[in-house]
Amino acid sequence: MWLSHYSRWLSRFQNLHFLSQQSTSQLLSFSFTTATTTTTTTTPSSPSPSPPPIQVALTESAGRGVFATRRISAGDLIHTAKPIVSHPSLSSINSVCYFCLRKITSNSLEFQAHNARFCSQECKENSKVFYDVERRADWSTFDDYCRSQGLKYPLLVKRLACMIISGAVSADSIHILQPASLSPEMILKMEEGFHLLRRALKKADAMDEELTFLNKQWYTSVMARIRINAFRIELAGGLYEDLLSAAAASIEAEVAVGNAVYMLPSFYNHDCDPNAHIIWIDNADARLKTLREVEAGEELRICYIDASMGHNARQTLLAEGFGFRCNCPRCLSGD
Ligand SMILES: C[S@@+](CC[C@H](N)C(=O)[O-])C[C@H]1O[C@@H](n2cnc3c(N)ncnc32)[C@H](O)[C@@H]1O
Repeated sequence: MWLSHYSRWLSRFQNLHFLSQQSTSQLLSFSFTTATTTTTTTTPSSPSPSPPPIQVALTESAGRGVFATRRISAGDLIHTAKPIVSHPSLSSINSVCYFCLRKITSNSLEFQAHNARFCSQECKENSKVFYDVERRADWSTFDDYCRSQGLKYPLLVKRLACMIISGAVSADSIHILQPASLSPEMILKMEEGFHLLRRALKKADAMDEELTFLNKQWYTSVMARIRINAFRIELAGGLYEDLLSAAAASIEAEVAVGNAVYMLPSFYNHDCDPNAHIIWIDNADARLKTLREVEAGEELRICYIDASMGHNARQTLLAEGFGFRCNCPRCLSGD
């Protein structure tokens, strides 16, 4: 049984059409921060960490996917990833770092800048890529729009737009990610967010040439990518009081501290019985870990939804939220 399972994966691996060496290394260098299962302290003279044991390649029926390039033991860290863009949920804005989403408690050191709270001087410095532009504008109408309609993705688009204006990233920085297919109704619903974003930046004296990228087509294409690729961040680590309030919040309100888009984690396909998962300990830095032993050539898949739901509920959620019909072995078995 194990042998046939293994040889199925092996033959798949041999036939894989890998992305070019150049595009794969670009993806890896963009996304990962550590590559091995052991923690190493990087000093200026120490060699850079080895790349993670994965390869992005075409799958048979789910577009691109992430494949193991060697055997990985159960529970190992595959790699970590820093967000391309992240944003606290509006309900957490006063209780988490505006850059890394770490919880800020009454005991933690705090670094304030205008209306934002940061957990460290480093986060305050790192936030300049968007905050130097963002703080020039009045976002009250835009935030009200998101709050009243329960929208979180326009906040990520706003942050990305500010990063583009500040010159930190290019306007097409997330265009490599797969977009959702949007119906005309969905595109129509996005118009208000687009106009409010543009208006807020115009009023903040952004120059016309700084805003040339910010047209309806850019806004909807970014929203289409964020819709499929954004992760909702729930922190696993933290204080006992945090765990208690999270337990209460899971009944009453939003437990997520925010949302984020990553590069490499966006290439992991879904499985209702996954062999890998993504977790967050105390900030928005993601950790991709195996849930069981994975062979060289095996595709690494995570679960996008609550796997404890029944077959029909899972299929409906994946079709409506992500636009695909899941044909993972568990779904095919009817479970
Ligand atoms: C986050 S992306 C994963 C990477 C994507 N395959 C790509 O090429 O960029 C999610 C999309 O991948 C495809 N996908 C993921 N898991 C799948 C599955 N189990 N069955 C079919 N398609 C899947 C769907 O098109 C889905 O909308």
